Amino acid sequence: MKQPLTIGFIGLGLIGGSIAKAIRYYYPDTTILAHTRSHITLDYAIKEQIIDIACEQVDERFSDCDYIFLCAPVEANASYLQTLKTLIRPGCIITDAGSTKTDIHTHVAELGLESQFIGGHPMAGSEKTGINNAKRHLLENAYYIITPTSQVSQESVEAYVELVRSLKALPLVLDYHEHDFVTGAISHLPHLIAAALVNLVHNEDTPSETMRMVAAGGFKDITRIASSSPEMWEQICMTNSENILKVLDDYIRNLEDIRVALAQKNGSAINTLFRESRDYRNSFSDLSAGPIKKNHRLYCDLVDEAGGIAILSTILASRGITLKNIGIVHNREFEDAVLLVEFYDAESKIRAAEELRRYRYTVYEV
Ligand SMILES: NC(=O)c1ccc[n+]([C@@H]2O[C@H](COP(=O)([O-])OP(=O)(O)OC[C@H]3O[C@@H](n4cnc5c(N)ncnc54)[C@H](O)[C@@H]3O)[C@@H](O)[C@H]2O)c1
Ligand SMILES: O=C(O)C(=O)C[C@]1(C(=O)O)C=C[C@@H](O)C=C1
Repeated sequence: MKQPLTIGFIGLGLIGGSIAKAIRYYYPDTTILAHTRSHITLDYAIKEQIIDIACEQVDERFSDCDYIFLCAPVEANASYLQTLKTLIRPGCIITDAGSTKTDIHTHVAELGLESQFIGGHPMAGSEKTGINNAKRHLLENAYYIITPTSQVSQESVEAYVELVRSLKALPLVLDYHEHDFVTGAISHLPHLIAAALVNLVHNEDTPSETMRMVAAGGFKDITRIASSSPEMWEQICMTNSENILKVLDDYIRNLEDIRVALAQKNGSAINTLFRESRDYRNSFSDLSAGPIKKNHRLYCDLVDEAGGIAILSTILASRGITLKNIGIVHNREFEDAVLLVEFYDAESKIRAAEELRRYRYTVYEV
């Protein structure tokens, strides 16, 4: 790979900021320039030395780039292609981080930019937005889907795959149509379901909002993503509606079957539903979950809350195990587990679990 690189960003929020931070870390000599909608982001990125050049406009400074990452919401990304076409030098690869791919590939083809475009989509992220939440290790251990056009050179694809791999992500080359069907099912539909479920509870809640107060692990697990950016998700849904509609129709049919089973008091159908879902869900690998879910937590029981925390932390401190976080859990995932203990690494968690079990604590590892 040519080095040092010059890399441009358009959009520098959670994803763009995380990619820029990773590039800055692994390729410190890279010149990074960026344009975003808000100059507050650019000021912050300069101050934190994430980027070198803040561009109020997308102008000739982008002509120096080896790669340009489009990291704004998907429709905004596509709107920059026309301008970039007039600026980029031969050999520059435009890529994006957008959650949908057919739409941008269509724009790329219409503009005759196919020899200079490789789609990209890191399968990592969160409901949070903005560069303040960007993390260098966000991409680590996460699949990074790559959708080359048919006209981009093999050499460019290999170099890009290598760049992605060097940022510690797991590159996966896919056809962009397949990408949109797959993400429609495992990302876009789940976001719509989460949003609809939260709004349902909002509408059904009692006058004293008891549902909001007691909502526990189950509801919170399935709805975290309902807090995602409305702007981003509007654009995702509008650019992958056909695929989402297909899986949504199947989902509605499944719900109707569940409704029939409940109305007929068909316990065995409900049992089969949960048995099949459990078996398939348990077969999922967490290897590519990315660092966000790689927290090193355990839960344990605690009889006397006030003195209990002190005793437990003393036990761990006396074994040289450092705690990252400790606190009482009010929405319990486990019946008796009232204490959440978090560590900095897997080894500390494993050692702590052993020690606490020696002291007859009931420990739940997650
Ligand atoms: N959030 C996720 O979990 C996630 C994961 C993978 C991919 N993506 C994709 O990454 C892209 C960015 O998402 P994010 O989570 O970083 O969002 P974000 O809201 O954190 O950041 C968006 C950035 O784009 C900028 N922006 C918005 N409109 C713009 C415009 N018209 N011109 C220039 N800049 C503009 C914003 O100022 C901000 O810097 C989206 O295309 C999204 O589909 C998101
Ligand atoms: O973990 C989350 O909060 C996410 O929503 C991340 C997530 C997803 O898994 O759906 C969201 C959008 C993406 O394009 C890729 C990843």
